Amino acid sequence: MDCGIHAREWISPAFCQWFVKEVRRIPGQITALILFLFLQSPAGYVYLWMWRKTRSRKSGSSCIGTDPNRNFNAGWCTTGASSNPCSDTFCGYSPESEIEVKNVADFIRRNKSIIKAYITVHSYSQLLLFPYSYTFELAATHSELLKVAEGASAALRSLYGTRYTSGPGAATIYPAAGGSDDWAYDLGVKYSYTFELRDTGRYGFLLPESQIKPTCEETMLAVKYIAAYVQKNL
Ligand SMILES: NCCCCC[C@@H](C[SeH])C(=O)O
Ligand SMILES: [Zn+2]
Ligand SMILES: [Zn+2]
Ligand SMILES: [Zn+2]
Repeated sequence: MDCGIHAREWISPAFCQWFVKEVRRIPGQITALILFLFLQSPAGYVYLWMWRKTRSRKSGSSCIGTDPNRNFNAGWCTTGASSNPCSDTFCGYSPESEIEVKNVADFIRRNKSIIKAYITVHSYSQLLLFPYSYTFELAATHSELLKVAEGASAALRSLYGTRYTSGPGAATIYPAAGGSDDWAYDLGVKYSYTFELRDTGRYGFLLPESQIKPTCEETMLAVKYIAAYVQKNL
């Protein structure tokens, strides 16, 4: 699971920290091996405000950064991404050009025989997305991915009534190539999900502090649901 791949999505790293606390607090309840990676923003705090991309620079352009969620080698730069270095969805000069992306991809490639699920945590919109975003084609295991997503969303909703929409990325949010979820799925990680956490736009990325704990608690139920399903279907 990764959090904080997009610096401005503050609730995301907050959730990963909550997840670690919860998993350590109740050892054994989640026995599935869930690997979590924190992609702390390389930009440091000052750019967290509204910055989405990495902070890499390349001669020839005064613009900075690549969108890490368009830089994975999955339909790279074919749709929903820009080849303009100044765009917020710049796909990079080549797949895995960003060291943050290459490190995550290398880690998953090296460990793919023991990685049974991949979750990448973002905000906002309250969506539980799965492959594909780089095409409108349905994934080979579309119905299973949808079934698990709907079960996880129902588990999430059971706590505070927060409503999530589940579906394949392309049709549910927008077409977007180069995403980590599509890439992990095509590598063979059967259960691959993108969470877009709270809210639906009222506060957006600047989710009030009062909503951090409730968001983490409800999201924990969804992640536990996915982990339990994966465990039963290893
Ligand atoms: N792999 C793309 C999943 C759908 C889009 C996810 C959002 C998170 Se901010 C995006 O990267 O635009
Ligand atoms: Zn994001
Ligand atoms: Zn987002
Ligand atoms: Zn708890």
